[in-house]
Amino acid sequence: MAVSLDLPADAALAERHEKAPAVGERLPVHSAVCFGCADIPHGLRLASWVADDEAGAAVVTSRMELRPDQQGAPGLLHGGLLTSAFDEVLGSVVALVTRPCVTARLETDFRRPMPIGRTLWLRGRVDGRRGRKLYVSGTAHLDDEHGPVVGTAKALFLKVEMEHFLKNSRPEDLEALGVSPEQIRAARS
Ligand SMILES: CCCCCCCCCCCC(=O)SCCNC(=O)CCNC(=O)[C@H](O)C(C)(C)COP(=O)(O)OP(=O)(O)OC[C@H]1O[C@@H](n2cnc3c(N)ncnc32)[C@H](O)[C@@H]1OP(=O)(O)O
Repeated sequence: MAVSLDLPADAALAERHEKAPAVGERLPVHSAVCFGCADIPHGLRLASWVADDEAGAAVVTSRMELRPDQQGAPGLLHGGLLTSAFDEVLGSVVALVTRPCVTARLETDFRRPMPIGRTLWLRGRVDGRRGRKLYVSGTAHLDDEHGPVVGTAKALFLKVEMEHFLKNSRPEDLEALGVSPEQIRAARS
């Protein structure tokens, strides 16, 4: 049975961590090979900045150029890529609060077609936190940060320990990040 993504009444405000980038700063790519944010030919190549929020919650704004190699219906963005873009934006905003986290559930509503050649502006906000659970929401706008809403999303992210990656990721990719074979073996023993 699907679990609700609605913010629980007793969720706490999720502010940026004291060491997280400040409002206005551009976020670094979180991995040189990330499909969402890295500058790689087949990636989404999202550029993201920390944004302000009246209530003090963590917020990120991201830009994505819609390319001809991203079509689903002729001349329109493939729907799955909007979901991927939300995963990236919402994953980036939870990382301002705590990390590492992984997506447990992500729901996308497709409101308007997204023509190739245009720009998407996405916004992600951590609406609240309850223990390991971070409740997040996002909107996607066409051409401008305040342009027409073409999609919305809600998600639940869960805080995990580094062992999550040490146990599950491909060893050669961990080693490329500087993790030793001994650390990987120890996590898996
Ligand atoms: C070294 C280099 C590092 C490098 C680090 C780089 C970081 C990059 C981050 C990239 C992030 C991604 O790409 S994420 C990629 C896509 N996501 C994933 O691959 C995640 C795959 N799923 C999982 O591994 C697992 O299901 C987890 C971790 C999400 C949850 O497993 P778990 O930790 O055992 O937790 P579990 O006990 O099941 O659930 C805890 C609570 O959450 C609720 N819960 C769990 N799943 C869901 C769900 N889908 N929808 C609603 N609620 C859920 C449960 O009901 C429970 O509530 P209650 O009973 O407590 O109330």
